[in-house]
Amino acid sequence: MVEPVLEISNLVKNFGALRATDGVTLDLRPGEIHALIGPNGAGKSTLIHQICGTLRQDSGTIRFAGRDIGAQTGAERARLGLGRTFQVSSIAPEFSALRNVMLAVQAKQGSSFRFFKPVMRDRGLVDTAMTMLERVGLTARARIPAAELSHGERRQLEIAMALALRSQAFLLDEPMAGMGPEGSKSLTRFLDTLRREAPILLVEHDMDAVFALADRISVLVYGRIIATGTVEEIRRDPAVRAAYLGDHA
Ligand SMILES: Nc1ncnc2c1ncn2[C@@H]1O[C@H](COP(=O)(O)OP(=O)(O)OP(=O)(O)O)[C@@H](O)[C@H]1O
Repeated sequence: MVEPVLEISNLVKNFGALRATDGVTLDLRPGEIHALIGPNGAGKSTLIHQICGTLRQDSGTIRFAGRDIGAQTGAERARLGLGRTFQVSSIAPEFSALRNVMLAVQAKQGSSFRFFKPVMRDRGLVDTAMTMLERVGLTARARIPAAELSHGERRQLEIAMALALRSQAFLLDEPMAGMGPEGSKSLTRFLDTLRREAPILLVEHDMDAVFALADRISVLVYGRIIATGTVEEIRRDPAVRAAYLGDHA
């Protein structure tokens, strides 16, 4: 079997008396979209926070690209290529889309000396950042301040920034939230191409998107994974239908 890019084993997180993550084991394999679904409050965001390092697990392990990252900071994990996107805070709204991606490229290069040079005249840096914007379809919007981009465009920008960090896996927490039907459809098409860059762990309530995209689905209920399988397996699973899917299936 191909080695998973991300491997989570027996992860546990308690908030006081509440066990928000209750022995979660799951993996993300090269080339796949693995969707994580479940009712509100099931613990999906808590799990994503532990994977990206903004929340520390109480016990269990997180392995990424062959190493244990459970004790590393979020910044260290990002530098290793764990790309959490759709974190609005990562965008500087007053900067252009291009400048935002350039900052991500610089962060990857870790080259502080560049601050001595007027960055917009650094051809290599501009070209690299433009390539990322082209890959997400934002070339025409490169010079627009990020604050003026649409909701969907900002998500594309975040992906361009994650690409600049040479992410080896993407963690996407509800990317379709707040999008209309057209926006969701175009983001679905986009994510379908993004999987060629790196596998995606996708937390999403939009079942049309999940069923269209996922190679595998894991269902989280009260902090526990109650089932993992293909779209068809999950749709047929009686426990999943009872706990979550109901009429969606
Ligand atoms: N920092 C915290 N302190 C205490 N309880 C928390 C904290 N963060 C989350 N919780 C609780 O942990 C449980 C899981 O929450 P979480 O936000 O991870 O669920 P979710 O599956 O992402 O929900 P949704 O689909 O609504 O986003 C909930 O009961 C929530 O109230």
